[in-house]
Amino acid sequence: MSVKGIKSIAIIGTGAVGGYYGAKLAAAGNEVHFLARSDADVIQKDGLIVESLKTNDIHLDDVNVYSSAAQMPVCDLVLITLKTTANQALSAMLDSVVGDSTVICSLQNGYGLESDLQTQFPNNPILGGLCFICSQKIRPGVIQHQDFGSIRFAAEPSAKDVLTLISELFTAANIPTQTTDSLAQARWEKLVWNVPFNGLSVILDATTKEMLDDSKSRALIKDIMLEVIRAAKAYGCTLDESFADKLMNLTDDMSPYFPSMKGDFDNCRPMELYAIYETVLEAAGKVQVPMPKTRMLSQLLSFMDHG
Ligand SMILES: NC(=O)C1=CN([C@@H]2O[C@H](COP(=O)(O)OP(=O)(O)OC[C@H]3O[C@@H](n4cnc5c(N)ncnc54)[C@H](OP(=O)(O)O)[C@@H]3O)[C@@H](O)[C@H]2O)C=CC1
Ligand SMILES: CC(C)(CO)C(=O)C(=O)O
Repeated sequence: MSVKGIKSIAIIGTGAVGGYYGAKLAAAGNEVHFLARSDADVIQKDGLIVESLKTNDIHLDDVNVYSSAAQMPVCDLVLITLKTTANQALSAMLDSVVGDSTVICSLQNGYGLESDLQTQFPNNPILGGLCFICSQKIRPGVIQHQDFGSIRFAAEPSAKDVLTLISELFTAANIPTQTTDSLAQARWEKLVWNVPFNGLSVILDATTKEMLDDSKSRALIKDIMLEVIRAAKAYGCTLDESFADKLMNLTDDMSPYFPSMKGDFDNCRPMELYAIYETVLEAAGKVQVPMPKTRMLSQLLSFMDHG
């Protein structure tokens, strides 16, 4: 199949990620349709606001916002920006907005997301977008962009020909992008960061900086990163152990940060344990890679989860 052009975009979940990227795409002149939940009425009345601590704010006055996916039109591109904990509702939502040639892209964190989508939509192009952004919804209809914002797009075989198209769309909206042919590699590389930092920030009640500045928790972060790297390598990824040091050094240079899982725990929302831990442990088990520290982290988080 070929994709001629992207004229309409659906944002499935107008939160920290969906609200930010959707607002940028809309501000650049694209037709964007937003699915929201608790703040659909507020966005309808007052618009969608991105308050950025790093760049210009955005205020969209006239927003195509919906409280039900059933009311949304079929779109050329669908961006999935729910927390993965809400993915059980995703299938029905996508049925409303996905047509024969719709490109579907998950911007969520986790493992195995695109293969689930490809099973549901075997003939549609499926992409993953690995977001390097620090943002959160701070009030109904208001997203606070704290830092960064780039996306690394990677494709399932069905979508290799649309990678450039999607990348150009985002670049034109002033969103830095990269593309890569290996979705598996891109997903595993992101997990090398998310698996240690997301969960440990909850267990230790600490920011990235606090965890890295302490020699014991720094060593634990590295051990967990190495477990993820070993699993990734068993799946054919070209990653070596120096990638752990590279990511830790990059994180040393970030402002102190609570990953999104910490925000979920503190606000009594379910944590993304299935997509970030259970699927990874299951995948590692299939290739006989032991991940004892990751497993223990997952078990502790599971005890603490509000879900
Ligand atoms: N925040 C960040 O900086 C980063 C997040 N990510 C990943 O991006 C994904 C999205 O995270 P994030 O944007 O932070 O999450 P948020 O919770 O901020 O956004 C998800 C949005 O989906 C909405 N939603 C949930 N269920 C439904 C439903 N049934 N119908 C309609 N809307 C619904 C929520 O509505 P409501 O507002 O009512 O809860 C919320 O606004 C996650 O996988 C996360 O790990 C990746 C990189 C960075
Ligand atoms: C790596 C980071 C911090 C930003 O992209 C993230 O994925 C998260 O907060 O979950």
